[in-house]
Amino acid sequence: MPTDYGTTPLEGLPSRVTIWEVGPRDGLQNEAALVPIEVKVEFIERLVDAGHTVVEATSLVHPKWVPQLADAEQVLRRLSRRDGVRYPVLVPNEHGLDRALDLGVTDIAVFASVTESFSEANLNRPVAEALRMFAPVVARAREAGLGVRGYLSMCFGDPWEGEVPVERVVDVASRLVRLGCTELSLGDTIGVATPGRVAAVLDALVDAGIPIQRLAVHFHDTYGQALANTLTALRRGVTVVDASAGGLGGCPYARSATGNLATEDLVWQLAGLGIDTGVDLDKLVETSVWLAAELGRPSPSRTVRALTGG
Ligand SMILES: CC(C)C(=O)C(=O)O
Repeated sequence: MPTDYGTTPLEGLPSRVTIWEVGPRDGLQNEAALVPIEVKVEFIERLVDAGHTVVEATSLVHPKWVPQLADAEQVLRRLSRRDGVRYPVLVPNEHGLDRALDLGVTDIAVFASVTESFSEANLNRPVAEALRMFAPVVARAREAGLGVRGYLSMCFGDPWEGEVPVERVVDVASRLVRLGCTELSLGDTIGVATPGRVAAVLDALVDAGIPIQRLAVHFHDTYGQALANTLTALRRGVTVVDASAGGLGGCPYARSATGNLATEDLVWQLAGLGIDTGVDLDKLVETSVWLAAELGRPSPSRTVRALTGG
């Protein structure tokens, strides 16, 4: 069966998209069985071999909260980091930043919530307090020359609060920009977004003075909307898209949540549109098939299944 169906561009889309690969962090953090360090390191290195230039490697949160990533330091020490590739790491507080700096990390991400309920559930503190905690982290990281991404969870809906007002997203996003974040990633943590809402949130952020070039999108595919939402964001000028190899991931707070947008599904769509990502789909699929074997279950990515007959 052929795998090349040609490319047909659509007007109004960027010519290049950066994929912010979150599989090793967001994808693996939900795995119940501990994944060995060498598998994590090989996963990251295979992703880079496939052409990724941004691979979110791990998270320096306390192991009590994310036991799967308790080996963050060993993973970072064992990685052979390559020139031209960024390996961002989630950092919750100043202690995490100290560890990141010791480990030679060049890009970090802080993670705020737009809603009070998720802020309490994920960070054990209200939104304002979380932002106060991040202020010195962002300031010191910037002084040290690091790139600082600010994640905003629950931008499009919250499992306790339901609909999330666009103004809340604008408020938290503006505060993260004022703290000094160089980029924001808008998280649809439970995968409930639909394209109209995506457009409305992006338009409101741009109207509030946040340049579209500083916005990335982070969709989960719970209701099968992740690619439609991504296309909407691209039409609005977004050029950084988060995705997880093999569609790994999930959210403990979403009923029957599936994983993040699968990187292979994203690459398939972008390749068909003639948009350059630098990622080799065959190598990526091989990586996801290899990882699925390590995890003992098939990849949920439609593209992986279609290309491997799985
Ligand atoms: C907690 C953040 C980083 C996230 O992964 C999400 O909102 O999906």
